[in-house]
Amino acid sequence: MTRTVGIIGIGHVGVTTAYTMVTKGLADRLILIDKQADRAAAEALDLADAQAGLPTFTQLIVNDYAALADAEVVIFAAGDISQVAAGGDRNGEIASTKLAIDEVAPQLAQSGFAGVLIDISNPCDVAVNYWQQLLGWKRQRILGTGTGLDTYRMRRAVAEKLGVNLADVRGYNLGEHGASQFTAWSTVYINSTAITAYGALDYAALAEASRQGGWQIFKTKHYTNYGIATIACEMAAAVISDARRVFPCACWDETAGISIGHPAMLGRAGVLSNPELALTAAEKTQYQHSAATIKANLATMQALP
Ligand SMILES: NC(=O)c1ccc[n+]([C@@H]2O[C@H](COP(=O)([O-])OP(=O)(O)OC[C@H]3O[C@@H](n4cnc5c(N)ncnc54)[C@H](O)[C@@H]3O)[C@@H](O)[C@H]2O)c1
Repeated sequence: MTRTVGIIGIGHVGVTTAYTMVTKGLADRLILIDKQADRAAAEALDLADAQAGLPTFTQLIVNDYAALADAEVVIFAAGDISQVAAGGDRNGEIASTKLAIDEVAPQLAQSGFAGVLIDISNPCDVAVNYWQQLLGWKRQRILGTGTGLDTYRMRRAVAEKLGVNLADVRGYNLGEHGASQFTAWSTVYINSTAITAYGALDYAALAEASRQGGWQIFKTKHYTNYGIATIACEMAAAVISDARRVFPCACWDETAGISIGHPAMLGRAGVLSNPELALTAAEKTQYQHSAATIKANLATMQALP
C-alpha cells in the first residue's frame, strides 16, 4: 500500500506538518496544495533537499487535486492567520476560513478523494461542522484537531507543576478549541494515579494555562506551528495505519447535535467510536455550554455570503 497524504494550505502550519511527515517518514506520497502555487512549489523543493539526509523517502507532488483521489488523509490548514482577532480570538478567522473552505470543497469533492479529512483551520469546531454540511459525506470521515493541542498544553502545564514528564500525563481538554473549552479533571491521570490524589492544586490556573497556552506563543510569534503539526501527524498516522488510537478530536456528538472536541478512536474509516466518559455534573454543564457556543458560531459562519 502506498501511504498518500494531502496537505491543503502550505503556510506556517501546513509546511511544518509537511516537514514532520517527511522527517518521520509517515507518508510515501505527499501532495502539497496552496492557492499561492509558487509558495507550495518552493516549500516542496526545500523539503526535497532535506531528503538527502533522511533515512526515508517521500514523493512530493505540488498543486494537483487529482492526485488526492488515492489519498488516505487530507489535512486542511488553509486560511489567513493574520485574521486572528485581538486577544487571540480564533473567531476572527470565521470569514477567511469559510472563504478557503468554499474555494477548496468543490475541488476536493471532484478529486474523488475517499479518505479522511482532518481540519486544522480555525475556528476548528465550526469549520468541521461546516465541512460536514457542505460535503455531506459520512460524518466519521470529517474531523478536526479540536482540543488535541489544548490537551497537549494541559499536559505540559500539569507536568511542569508536578515535576513529572508530560508524556506520563493523560486526560482531556474538551469542548470548543476556543474560550469555552475546559479541562475535564475527572479524566486526568499521571500514569495510573488520578490527579486528585496529588492534593490541593490550583485547577483553575492549570486550566487557564492550557486555554491560554496558544496566545502566550501567538502574541510573540503571530502563529503557532510545532504542537499543532505534531498532533495532526499523530492523528493522520493513526488513520493510515488503522491504529484504533484515541485522541480528543472535533467530531460528531449525536447527543450534543454538533461536532465538538471529545475523545474519538481513530482508524482507517476515520472516527470508529467515541469512548464514554464519566464526567462530573459540572463538567457536563461546561460541555453543553461549549456545544451551544459552537452552534452560535456556526450560525455566524453560515450567515456569511
Ligand atoms: N486547530 C489548532 O489547534 C490550530 C493551531 C494553529 C493554527 N491553526 C490554524 O491553522 C490555520 C493555518 O495557520 P497558518 O499560520 O499556517 O496560516 P497562514 O496564513 O500562514 O497560511 C495559510 C495558507 O493557506 C493558503 N490558502 C488560503 N486560501 C486557500 C485556498 N483557497 N486554497 C489553498 N490554499 C489556501 C494561503 O495561501 C496560506 O499559504 C489557521 O486557521 C490557524 O488558526 C489551528
